Amino acid sequence: MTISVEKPIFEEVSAFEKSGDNIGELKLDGGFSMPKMDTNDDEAFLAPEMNAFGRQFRDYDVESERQKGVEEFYRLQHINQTVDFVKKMRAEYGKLDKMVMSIWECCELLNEVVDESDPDLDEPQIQHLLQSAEAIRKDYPNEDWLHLTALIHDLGKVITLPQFGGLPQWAVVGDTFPVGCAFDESNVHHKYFVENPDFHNETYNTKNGIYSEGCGLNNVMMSWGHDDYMYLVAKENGSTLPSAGQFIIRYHSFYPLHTAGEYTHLMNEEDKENLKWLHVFNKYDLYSKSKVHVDVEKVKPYYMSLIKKYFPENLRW
Ligand SMILES: O[C@H]1[C@H](O)[C@@H](O)[C@H](O)[C@@H](O)[C@H]1O
Ligand SMILES: [Fe+2]
Ligand SMILES: [Fe+2]
Repeated sequence: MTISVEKPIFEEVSAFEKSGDNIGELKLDGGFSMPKMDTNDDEAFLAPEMNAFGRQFRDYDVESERQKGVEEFYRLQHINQTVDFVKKMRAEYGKLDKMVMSIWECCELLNEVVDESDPDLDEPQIQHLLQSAEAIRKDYPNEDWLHLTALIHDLGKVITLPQFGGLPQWAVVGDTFPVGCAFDESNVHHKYFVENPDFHNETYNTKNGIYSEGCGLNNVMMSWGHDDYMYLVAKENGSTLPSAGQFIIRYHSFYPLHTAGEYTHLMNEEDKENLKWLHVFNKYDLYSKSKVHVDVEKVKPYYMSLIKKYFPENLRW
């Protein structure tokens, strides 16, 4: 059985409008409006009630073998993601000296990655990319940047492969959270933060920590993983994806913010606008995970045309 997930209330005007012939650059349409869904109900994407294992999505408490692995993953992630670690990773991966390749080559490489943090996904990663992109394309056929954003949002997971430094899973996948301020209780398996050295550091363990109210997420260090890495790759290679697309890539794993509504005191006005699109995106990222495969060869030409529009042919990774 399928259920339709509650739709946000949309205004009639599209939030983005093409500016002149400057390909890929989009501007806000006279003040910000809520993202609009372009389809009628009978064509809309239907979110399933259960995941592929017959369980609720993102259920981190159910007793199962798979769940034990996920919990162990979060134990390690919470212990090891510290301010010092994030600084080191940003410096190392900011060099972008690991590989030169195209976006599509990376999509194919990602198939070799198994994500140990995800209780809902059991399919090759390229299927997850295409399933989420095709689902969002159904409801937002005119926002091509959103289709491409979905296609590439998880590409950063390649940093777990040997040719990218072979980072452990806890430094690549899973939900993300700010470091340098108190770890909010909405983080899944929060209890394991007690063993993180920053938890006991008085500079880092207050509500604002090293940040100030409203400083903007761009000034906040997030736990290191595939989100921040892919954002960096897109930005440094001069992608023309609109800022909402880049925001989605960078914060799509930040469930404590976009789903639990915590850490909002760190956001600035721009973050609040971009968050509306992240809310739209999250539905397709999470609920499109299914056993029904997308025909890769059939949709490839469409996505190749989007890659060409918003990215250079070869990128530094
Ligand atoms: O397990 C998942 C997976 O790693 C996703 O790619 C990430 O975006 C989610 O936040 C996480 O919970
Ligand atoms: Fe992700
Ligand atoms: Fe994803």
